[in-house]
Amino acid sequence: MAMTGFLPRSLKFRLTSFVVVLVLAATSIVTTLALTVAERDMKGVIGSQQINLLSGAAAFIDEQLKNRLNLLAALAESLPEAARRDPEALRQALQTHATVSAEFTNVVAFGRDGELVASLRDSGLSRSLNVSSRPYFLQTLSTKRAVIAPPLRSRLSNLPVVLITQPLLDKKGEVQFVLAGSIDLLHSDFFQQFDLLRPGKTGYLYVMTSDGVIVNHPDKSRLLGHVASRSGTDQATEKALAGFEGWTEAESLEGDGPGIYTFKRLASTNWIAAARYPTSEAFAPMKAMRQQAILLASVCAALAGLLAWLMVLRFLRPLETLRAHLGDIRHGHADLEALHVGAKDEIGELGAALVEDVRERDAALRQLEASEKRARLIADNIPALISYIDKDLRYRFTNEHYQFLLGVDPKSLLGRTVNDVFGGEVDARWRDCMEAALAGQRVHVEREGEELGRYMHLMVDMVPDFAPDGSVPGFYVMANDITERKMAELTQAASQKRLQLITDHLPALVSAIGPDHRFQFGNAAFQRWLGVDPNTLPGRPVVDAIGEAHYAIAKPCLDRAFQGEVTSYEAKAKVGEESRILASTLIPDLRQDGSVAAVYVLTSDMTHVKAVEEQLIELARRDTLTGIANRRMFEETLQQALDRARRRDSPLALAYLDIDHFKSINDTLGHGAGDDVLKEFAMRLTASVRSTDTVARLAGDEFAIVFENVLPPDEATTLAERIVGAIRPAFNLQTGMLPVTCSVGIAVHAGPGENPAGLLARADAALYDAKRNGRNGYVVDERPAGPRPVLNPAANRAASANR
Ligand SMILES: Nc1nc2c(ncn2[C@@H]2O[C@H](COP(=O)(O)OP(=O)(O)OP(=O)(O)O)[C@@H](O)[C@H]2O)c(=O)[nH]1
Repeated sequence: MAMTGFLPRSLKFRLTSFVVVLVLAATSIVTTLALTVAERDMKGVIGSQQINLLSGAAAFIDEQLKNRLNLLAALAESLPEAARRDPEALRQALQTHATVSAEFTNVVAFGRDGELVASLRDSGLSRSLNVSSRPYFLQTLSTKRAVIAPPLRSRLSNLPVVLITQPLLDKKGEVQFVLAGSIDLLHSDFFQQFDLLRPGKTGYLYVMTSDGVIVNHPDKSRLLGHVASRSGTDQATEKALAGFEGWTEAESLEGDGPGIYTFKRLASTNWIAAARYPTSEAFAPMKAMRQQAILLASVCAALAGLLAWLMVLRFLRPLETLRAHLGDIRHGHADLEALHVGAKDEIGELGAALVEDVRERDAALRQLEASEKRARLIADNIPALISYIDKDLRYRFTNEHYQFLLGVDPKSLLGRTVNDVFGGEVDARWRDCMEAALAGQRVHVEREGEELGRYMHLMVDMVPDFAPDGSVPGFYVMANDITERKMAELTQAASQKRLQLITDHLPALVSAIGPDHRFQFGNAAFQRWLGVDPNTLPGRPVVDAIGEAHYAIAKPCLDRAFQGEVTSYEAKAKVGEESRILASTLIPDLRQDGSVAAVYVLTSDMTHVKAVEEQLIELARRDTLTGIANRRMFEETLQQALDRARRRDSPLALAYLDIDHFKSINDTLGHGAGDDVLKEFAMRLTASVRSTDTVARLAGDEFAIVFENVLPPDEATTLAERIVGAIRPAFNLQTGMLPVTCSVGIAVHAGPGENPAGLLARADAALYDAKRNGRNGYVVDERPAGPRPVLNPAANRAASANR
């Protein structure tokens, strides 16, 4: 824009016009107010003047009428006695009082019957006249007093007149004649003085009776007519006829314009003396004053305008300079410092403030640009659709993801409505959300559908944009494509369902436990085994479901499993009413970083397995033929008995037995008979010892017996003899009675240094000696306690044999 060096003309013109209008308005208002007040006051003054003037005029008429009354009364008084009786005498007497003719147009006399009997002007009484029906006549007769009659048209002169009567009384005081003096309203000068008192040049006075009959008026044609006979009763007259006295302003109904009307009642007749003063004449000076005031105001306004123009030019010059500098700065011809115009007034401060503001605005703009750039960068790199939609549902901002996800140029959406871009179906699907956001609600919703020909599952957030006044000009939209996640969730749900189906039919408790030791999952076996609904398990503390006691056992394993170790434990637990043995295996679910997401627990009921296992173990320790302990159990028992003997320092003895010539039994009677012998032999052994002693079949026809708490020195021998004695009775076989004998070698435990093998060897050696001694006997190796002596079976055998 080209700089002119001046402020725009319109500004100066407006300023100047403003001052002119202001001065004009102020002058006009003040003048109008002053004139209005003056007019009001002046009307008051004029009204008061009019009242005074009219009061004087009314008093003058009253005085005139009073004079006429007095004059007629004086005339009547002066008449001779004869004139009061005789009409002729009366006529003559009247002629002698011609002086009254100066005041009355005519003076006549009527008899009691109303007949005209005398007339001052017409002595010949050229016509007959009877006024017996006239009100003034009747009133004079009845009151015997003088009467001023309302105006009427004289029957004698045919002129409008006002009559004043005076009764002529005889000696008795009765009315004999009535004198009547008439005043010609057309020609006499009765109202002459009164008329001269008219206000202004165009104003006039008039008189009417209290009924509105005009007695005097500048327009003589209106005499005796009613005041309203021409154009109705104006407001002022109406008021006057109603009794109003004073002044008022009213519009004439006869087209004379507005006027000030003044009314005053005559004291003598109650007639109304009135004055009309045309407003135009009354206020002519005021009108002139108003014109002068307007002229003066206009001159003042013109002078003020001129002065204002000059002042504006002078005061606005620095502002023009500032404006010129602003233009230079905008076109790059000057820098911001040019705005420091130097003046130490408001404009100087304005320049400095402008510099400051422009700097702050530039800084704010730079910040805004940077902020917008950052926001744009962030929005464009967020993997979600981000947009701003205004209240007309038009896109105002869109990020780059629109291109990536939907293949549309985000800029092409700007200014278009949702309906334009996506079509009516999509618009209808999201309409409720958009309306809710525009109503100020935050919206979070997941919906599936087709967007631009692509099926998607979208998670959408709509956030209303609140203006400072609380209105919502638009809303922000963030839409995430969660189709893959939804698919994964569906897959996972299917997988979980399969897993549930499988695990529900396993004869085991299967569960997943979180790091907080709360269940994440449990199969249907929880219901069957523990009476716990698996649906209630997720989130439930493990301790609640399995009880304090079981949890105390499980917890250490659980802790180790959460360290990443596969652990297991067994524990007894109540399943229903039964006590069961449960074996649990805890398998950590390791994440890639090695942490444990959860621990899977598989718990099996091992009660039956355990029973079978114990049964197998028991079977493995029993001799299948005889039912007594086998070699394995014998070895265990011997070791345990030796440990006890050492601990308690109690004596122990081991017997080693062999059936004599058993081979020949088999050979002669058969292997079955041999078995029967073995069973009977075992039974007799078991019966001959204490229940705490252990009888075992070591192999073939070899047996052993562990004796605990054997009292030295003779009890071993006693035992040996009891055994041999128990076998000695013949065996009752199916084949018949069979004598069976056995040989027994007994070794007494030598002390702490002796092990099972050593003890067994010594017993075996004693058995060998018993066999060698001819069988069916025993040998006891009874070695004394203390340091182990050199084994000398021969000596022992000899000793035993000697016993
Ligand atoms: N019926 C039967 N015979 C067995 C069983 N086990 C081993 N035998 C036999 O028992 C016999 C054992 O004989 P030996 O102890 O060697 O000899 P013996 O005939 O008893 O002679 P001495 O012991 O010297 O008196 C053998 O013939 C084995 O075959 C078994 O379970 N049942």
